[in-house]
Amino acid sequence: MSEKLRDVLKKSFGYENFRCDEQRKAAQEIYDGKRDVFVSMPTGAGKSLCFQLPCAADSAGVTVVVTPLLALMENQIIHARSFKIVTETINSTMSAVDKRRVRGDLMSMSPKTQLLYVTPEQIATEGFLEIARALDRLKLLKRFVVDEAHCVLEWGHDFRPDYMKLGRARTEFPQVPWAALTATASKKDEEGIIDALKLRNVFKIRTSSFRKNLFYDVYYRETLHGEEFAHLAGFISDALGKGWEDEKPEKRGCGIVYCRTRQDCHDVASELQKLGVTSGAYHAGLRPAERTEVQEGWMKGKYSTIAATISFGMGIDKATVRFVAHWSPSKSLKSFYQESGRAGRDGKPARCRVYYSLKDKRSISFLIQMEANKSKSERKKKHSEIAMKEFDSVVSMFEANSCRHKVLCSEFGDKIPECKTQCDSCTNPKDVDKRLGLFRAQQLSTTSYKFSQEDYDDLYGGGRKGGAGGVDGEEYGKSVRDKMEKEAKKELEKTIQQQFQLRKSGPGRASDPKSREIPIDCAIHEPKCNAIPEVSNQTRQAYALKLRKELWENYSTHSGRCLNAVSMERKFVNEVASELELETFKTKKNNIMYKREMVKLHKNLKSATQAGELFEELEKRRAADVRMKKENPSKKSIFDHIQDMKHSKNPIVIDSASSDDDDQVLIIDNDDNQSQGKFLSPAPGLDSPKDHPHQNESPPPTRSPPRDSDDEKTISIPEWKPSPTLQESKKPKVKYFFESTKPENEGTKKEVEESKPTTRLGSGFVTGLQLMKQKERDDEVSNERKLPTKRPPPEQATVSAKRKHLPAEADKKKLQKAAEIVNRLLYPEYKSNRISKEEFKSICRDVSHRMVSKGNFDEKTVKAEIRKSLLNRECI
Ligand SMILES: Nc1ncnc2c1ncn2[C@@H]1O[C@H](COP(=O)(O)OP(=O)(O)OP(=O)(O)O)[C@@H](O)[C@H]1O
Repeated sequence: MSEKLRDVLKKSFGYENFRCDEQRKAAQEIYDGKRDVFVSMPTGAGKSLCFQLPCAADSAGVTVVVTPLLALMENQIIHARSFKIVTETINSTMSAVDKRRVRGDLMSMSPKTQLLYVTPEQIATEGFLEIARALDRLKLLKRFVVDEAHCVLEWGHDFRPDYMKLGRARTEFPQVPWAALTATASKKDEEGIIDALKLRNVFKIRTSSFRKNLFYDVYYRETLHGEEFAHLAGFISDALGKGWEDEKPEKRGCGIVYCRTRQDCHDVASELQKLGVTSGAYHAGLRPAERTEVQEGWMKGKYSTIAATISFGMGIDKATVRFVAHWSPSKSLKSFYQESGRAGRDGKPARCRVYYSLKDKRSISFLIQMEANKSKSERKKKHSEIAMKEFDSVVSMFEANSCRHKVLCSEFGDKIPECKTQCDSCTNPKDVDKRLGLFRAQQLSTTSYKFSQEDYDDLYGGGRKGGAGGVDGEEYGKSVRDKMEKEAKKELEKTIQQQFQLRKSGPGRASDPKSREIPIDCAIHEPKCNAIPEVSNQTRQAYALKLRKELWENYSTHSGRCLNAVSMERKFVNEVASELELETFKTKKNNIMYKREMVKLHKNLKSATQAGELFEELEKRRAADVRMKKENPSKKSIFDHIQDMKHSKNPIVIDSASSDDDDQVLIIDNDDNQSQGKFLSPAPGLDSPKDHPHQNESPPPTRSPPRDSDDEKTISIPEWKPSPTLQESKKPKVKYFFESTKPENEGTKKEVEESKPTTRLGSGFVTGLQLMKQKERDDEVSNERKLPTKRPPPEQATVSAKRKHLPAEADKKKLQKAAEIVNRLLYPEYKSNRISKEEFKSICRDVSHRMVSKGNFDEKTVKAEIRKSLLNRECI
């Protein structure tokens, strides 16, 4: 052992000894420079010293270090400078002045620079090669070092081809020795790296990757009953230990929680904060100043915990990291080893915990699978296959009860270590079994997971293909990163769309002629339009109806109308809903975009309603109405008609066509002037087919007088301000399936009868409707839309007529009994989505009435009646 090295170790680095004999040997070989060196040592083993020490010991010359990430480079430079090694870098983020300064020094006859950090992309530039040639001519190009050498294989093939070109520098400067160092290379990888870098006469040093000071365990997030953050906080408190706060901030223990998505970083940090754990979120989406604040805050002990994407990783060398938690599984075992390897770098005990999540597992698998599906070239296919296999290994490790260290060491082809006390599986296998059992049960009960946009945006921390090192926004060559991000984003989005289209449309669906059938009670415009073949009319109808309901809620909330004050305004709102749906259907390119847009509409609408604001589309149309009125004052606008009606003697404006809202459905006989004002009350919470619809009974609706007390003479556009009785009016009036004809309701009944003319399409109404429709409407569509609602089948009319004469109490009880039976027998149809909620209610109502009028409650007959109704959809 050269005395010189030992001397420098003490004087420059302040270390009494080498960490291990392998470290000493590696440093010596690199210093001697007689052959190339390959070093594989665990994370935190002190690999940097293996080349920093020779560099510090050199009497002259420059050591060029290739490193993958600028952040890593920064940390290394600070670290090396702390040992008084003259360290510089040339990279794309430097100012021209700095670059000139460094270049000037390197091109001089006796450069001061000892250690020069560059990216593989920099090495490939002519500018750098010129410097290297100049140094070489003076015999001052001492050695090339490739740090984190596993990146050569991981990234060289795809996004950073310059890694693969490093071998050229070897060819150009054949006499300059090379060294490659890594913590995560299996024996097979070792060969690959040596090959790619064209290393010769290689001296190999390999020590086991077993980190005996790290304790690994795995918990399953979905089995923590919503207490996962409290669980994490508990783990952090345990890992930091008692008396943690008594230490000086910079010497205190700390930890990292690795998250897959940027949103997760914020969620975890804020939840921990709430639980009293000082924490900050870190990811590439933050502004540089914010990132620095969080990183420094963590380094200096302000935050005990940093919730970060994997962009916070490789360069982090903080001795007092007492824990690393994974909030999501890593994409490979190597990545997991690297990331968890940030813990316990001072050699003291540290904890590594995985909070495994089914949701993340599924989304990662799905995205890898998609990448695989879209791969066209053989090479890409192979890579995708490898990615899939690597993730499968992660899944196997976390979904099994076997020694965690054993799995990791096997991954690198190392000797199986004697773990005994360093993982959950070795210390408490029964507990692991228990947790796994719960997890498996959970897995069986959770069959699907909806992917959010964030899943696509943030695969592996937003970096895409970032791999172990995490490239979440790191600068390792701007052009490369830009290219990588653009390409990945474009391709991934395309594939996602294709995949979803394939899944949604299924075989034959797009061309299914039924999908263009005109829905009963058609709420859509241009039902024959085939703008997006895979979106059926049923789907369109469902969206349009939902939109109607929400628009009406918005309108009535804003204008202070009660929810069942319908007709003109209701028609107007429905019209807007249909227009919006059609616009979306015609302008969006495909199923996904259509649905996304509809969801967006619903969201915006909801927020507007919550804020008490009129939805912008309604506002637009109102403005158009104002404009039209200004241009042509003699014409009555829809709002004029509304005003007229409010001041008319017959203000009650109940209309069967408007009975699409979910809170109440008016049962109305469609034969002339037979309005009975009966309501079918849907089951509370009947929003999804999962809820069982059932009817309630209570007194019939009492109708409020018109709310607005506008000046009689006013015929201008009504005020669109929320009424003071907003809260009240927001509450849906309770309506009942079976109207009671108790004496106290006589008044109401009378009112209803008085209002009969307005339930038909009276002259005012027709004008208003024409007015609304003048902007659009082709005749064909208009006719199509009217078709199903026009006239009820004769049988229904008869039933209704009979129904009218039933004594109230008997009617009520019999109908109740009938409805129970029909409900029960019809419900499976609804649950399995074969009929809509409207259809369910309608069939239920009519069959019940038919049974009562026939006096037959026999289930067979009911079934037959239901079948008949289903076949004919006669009662809608
Ligand atoms: N001989 C030594 N004596 C004491 N401390 C040492 C010695 N060698 C290295 N260290 C310290 O060990 C820590 C880890 O070293 P280093 O960052 O080089 O690890 P590494 O092997 O590169 O890890 P990783 O692969 O995870 O980046 C550093 O803080 C370093 O100062």
